[in-house]
Formats: sequence, C-alpha cells, structure tokens
Amino acid sequence: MTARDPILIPADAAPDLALALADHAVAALVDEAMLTPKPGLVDLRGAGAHRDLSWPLMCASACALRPAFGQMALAGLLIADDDARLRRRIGAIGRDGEAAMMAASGGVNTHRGAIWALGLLVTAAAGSTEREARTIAAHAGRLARIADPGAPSTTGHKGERACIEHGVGGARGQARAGFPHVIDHALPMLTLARARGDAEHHARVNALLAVMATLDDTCLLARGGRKALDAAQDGARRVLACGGIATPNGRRAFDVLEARLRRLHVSPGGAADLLAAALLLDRIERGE
Ligand SMILES: CC(C)(COP(=O)(O)OP(=O)(O)OC[C@H]1O[C@@H](n2cnc3c(N)ncnc32)[C@H](O[C@H]2O[C@H](COP(=O)(O)OP(=O)(O)OP(=O)(O)O)[C@@H](O)[C@H]2O)[C@@H]1O)[C@@H](O)C(=O)NCCC(=O)NCCS
Ligand SMILES: Nc1ncnc2[nH]cnc12
Repeated sequence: MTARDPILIPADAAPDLALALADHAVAALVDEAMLTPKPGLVDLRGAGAHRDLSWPLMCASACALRPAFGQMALAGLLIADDDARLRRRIGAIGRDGEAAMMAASGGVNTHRGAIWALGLLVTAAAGSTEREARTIAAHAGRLARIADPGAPSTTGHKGERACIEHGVGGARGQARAGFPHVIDHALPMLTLARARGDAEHHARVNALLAVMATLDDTCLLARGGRKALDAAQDGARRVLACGGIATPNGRRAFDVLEARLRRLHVSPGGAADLLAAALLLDRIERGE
C-alpha cells in the first residue's frame, strides 16, 4: 500500500469504533474551543490574541476534520500489525486533513497541532482494545517516533522554526515522548479538580493551566519569544498555586495572566491542542 492508496473501506461504512473515535475527537475539539475563559485563546468571549479566528470557525474546522479522524482510526484498526506502514498511511491522511482544515477555515491554521496530536491518539486507540490513557498515549508516541517517508524534510512552519531557534521539542517532541503533558499534567489535574469539587469548566481550565505551566509551546515562542513563554508559564503556575481558577485568589491571578498575554499579543495554541487531547483520552477512558 502506498501513501496515496484509497482507504480500504468507505468512510461511511467504517466500523462503529472508528466512527465513535472520530466523533470523540471532534467533540473534544469543540469542547476545547468553547471552554471559557482561556487566556489568549479563542473562547466564547472572543478571539483572544487572534485576529483571524472565532469559536464558530474553530467548531467548523473541528467538524471538517471528522472524516480525517475516522480514516486514521480506520487505518489504526486495519493496519495494526505494521507500524511503519500505518505511520506512512496516517501521515498522508494527516496532510489531507490539513488541506480540509484550510478549506474549512478559509486558509487559517486553526488545528494543525490538533490534527497531529489527536490523529496519532485516535489511530493508537483504534489499534488495541486498551482504553487506558497512558497506554494509548505510549502507543501514539511509538508511531510518532517512526519516520514518515511521505513527510517533507522540513515544513518551514513557525513551530519548526521556533524549535530550531529556541532548542525545544515542540509538537513533534511532545508526541514522540508519549504526550507527557497530557498524561502527567492535564489528566491528573482534571481528576484532582473534579475530586475537590471544581465545576467541570473550572476543572478543564485548570487542566489547561497545568499544561501551560511547563510546556515548550511554539505558538508562544514564535510570536513572543522566551519572554512570552516565561510569562505564560509563570502566570499559569501562579493561578494553580492559589488553588486554581475556582478560588477567588486564583481568579485574580488568572486575570493578571490574561492581561499579560493580551499585552504581549500571544496565545498558547499548543497547550490548547493538548487540552483537547486530554479531553479525548478522558472520553475514551470513561467510555462515553
Ligand atoms: C509535526 C507537525 C506538528 C508539523 O509541525 P511544524 O512544527 O512544522 O508546524 P507548526 O504548525 O508550526 O507547529 C505545530 C503545531 O503544534 C501545536 N504546538 C505548538 N507547540 C506545541 C507543543 N509543545 N506540544 C504540542 N503541540 C504544540 C501548535 O498548534 C496550535 O497552534 C496553531 C496555530 O499556530 P500558528 O500557525 O503558529 O498560529 P498563530 O500564532 O495564530 O499565527 P499568526 O496569526 O501569528 O500567523 C493551531 O493550529 C493549533 O493547533 C503548532 O502550530 C505536523 O503538523 C505534521 O507533520 N503533519 C504531517 C501529517 C502527519 O504526519 N500526521 C501524522 C498523523 S496525525
Ligand atoms: N481555542 C484556541 N484558540 C486559539 N488557537 C487555538 N488552537 C487550538 N485551540 C485554539
């Protein structure tokens, strides 16, 4: 099979599992887009630090990605015995997914990082009966570490340039390491915040902050350099040190963080994608 092979089963005849995983991925992206408040990011209040984005556009982009996620899950089901072939196949689907995203968003990069992260995760989830987040993320990490012969040697994107300039791993490093910020930061924070009685939207904002506190987010680095990354990490840590956004002091610290990011005109897009990845794994684990 080559990278351009047609899918083996028409998407609308895909097994229920592939369709369910695609629905979970879209739902996780919509949940992330609509989660409010988020610092610097698009939410129900507005476009944050962006001029060309809005929550309806983010939701339209998420829905346009359903076929790509379904095809990746299908590939995960059908090519579970050959990781190199599977990696090549999902690379091709991922690039087609990026084209679908650009068509839906009018040429704006809404979800490139999310296609990468959630695409690897739905593929890994489809390929096994395992529903534990850590196991799925570890499998996705193994796929990410396999070279894709169909990928360009360099993308020239802002994230790639930021990785080189600042010596960080970015989206590739995160995936190759098995999504540590999802497994060791976002999901434990979600569990902790729910257990202490935070409202669900507060628990999710706290999970986003837990990712932001240490992530080498190339969206922040590309627009605002180290100063922006440090401001975001430090601000997120301060909110969490106050007990999270649900507490009065945490809310004040959140407002300070938001004002800081607004002044710097930056947005933690990579952390937003990883929150969506955590929400996807949370849905899969809970069997929703
Ligand atoms: C490997 C790829 C991810 C390609 O990576 P590359 O570095 O070439 O591309 P970028 O798009 O620049 O960066 C990757 C995106 O990943 C998100 N991200 C950033 N940091 C991290 C991190 N530490 N961990 C995880 N994810 C991270 C981030 O995505 C979000 O931000 C996007 C908006 O970014 P940008 O365009 O810079 O936007 P603005 O600041 O708004 O721009 P201006 O308005 O200023 O112009 C948004 O899309 C979010 O999703 C980074 O953008 C991968 O894409 C790849 O190789 N794909 C090929 C297909 C494939 O192999 N697929 C495998 C199966 S899925
Ligand atoms: N809510 C959001 N706002 C801006 N960029 C994003 N990338 C992914 N989610 C985003």
